[in-house]
Amino acid sequence: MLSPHVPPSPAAAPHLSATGLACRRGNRLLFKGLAFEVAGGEIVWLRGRNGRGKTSLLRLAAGLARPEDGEILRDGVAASTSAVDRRFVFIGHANALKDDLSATESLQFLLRLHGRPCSAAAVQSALDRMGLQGRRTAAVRTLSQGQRRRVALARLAVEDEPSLWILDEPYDALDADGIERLNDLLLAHAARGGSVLLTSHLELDTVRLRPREIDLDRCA
Ligand SMILES: Nc1ncnc2c1ncn2[C@@H]1O[C@H](COP(=O)(O)OP(=O)(O)OP(=O)(O)O)[C@@H](O)[C@H]1O
Repeated sequence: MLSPHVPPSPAAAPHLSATGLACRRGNRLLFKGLAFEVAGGEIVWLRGRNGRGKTSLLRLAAGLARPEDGEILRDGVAASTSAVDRRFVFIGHANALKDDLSATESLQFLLRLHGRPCSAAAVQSALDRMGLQGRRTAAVRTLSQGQRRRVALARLAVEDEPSLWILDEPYDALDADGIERLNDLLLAHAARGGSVLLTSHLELDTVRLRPREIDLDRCA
């Protein structure tokens, strides 16, 4: 087990920064005037009630949608102009796995799709780190929800850059062992200077992760 996470020095350049950010979905203005930063080494927990706009904010950060107003920058560049970028990883609600492929093939496919082809050994080791060593060759359609989530999250285990991870409800369907394994990945990432912006309806292990919280219910 890794030691509790120590937040970075404030001098580190932010991986993500938002100013005057506003978001509209349909005819609803979800938030406006939002400003925040996520710096290297930080784990940031985005909170708020159902429908408050957490996923919408992560989509802005991932460059999958444009803000109604204001700006959101990844490494100083507008997020919406750099949706495909090796300096960040986005894992959404959906696992995006192929039912007909095995766990190994599905993870290989995901990695290639995101421009991160990996050796068979690296893919195996990533699945092992998520506790899937016994299920490597199983078809995705035969896996439980928690096992599918583990395959999708194994994508993080091949990363070794201090990049930005944007994770929407990554703990969904995980049991205590899966949560612990994911926390190990998050802590290792923060320790190498990477940053994490995540949502979770489950309470986080705040003692280990020492997350900084952004609560949309307290924002404009
Ligand atoms: N495609 C869409 N078109 C119109 N409105 C949408 C669309 N997607 C989401 N919304 C609305 O935007 C609001 C924010 O949704 P969002 O998914 O960002 O919330 P959330 O905070 O992630 O919620 P939850 O905690 O339930 O996951 C909701 O009121 C939702 O109904």
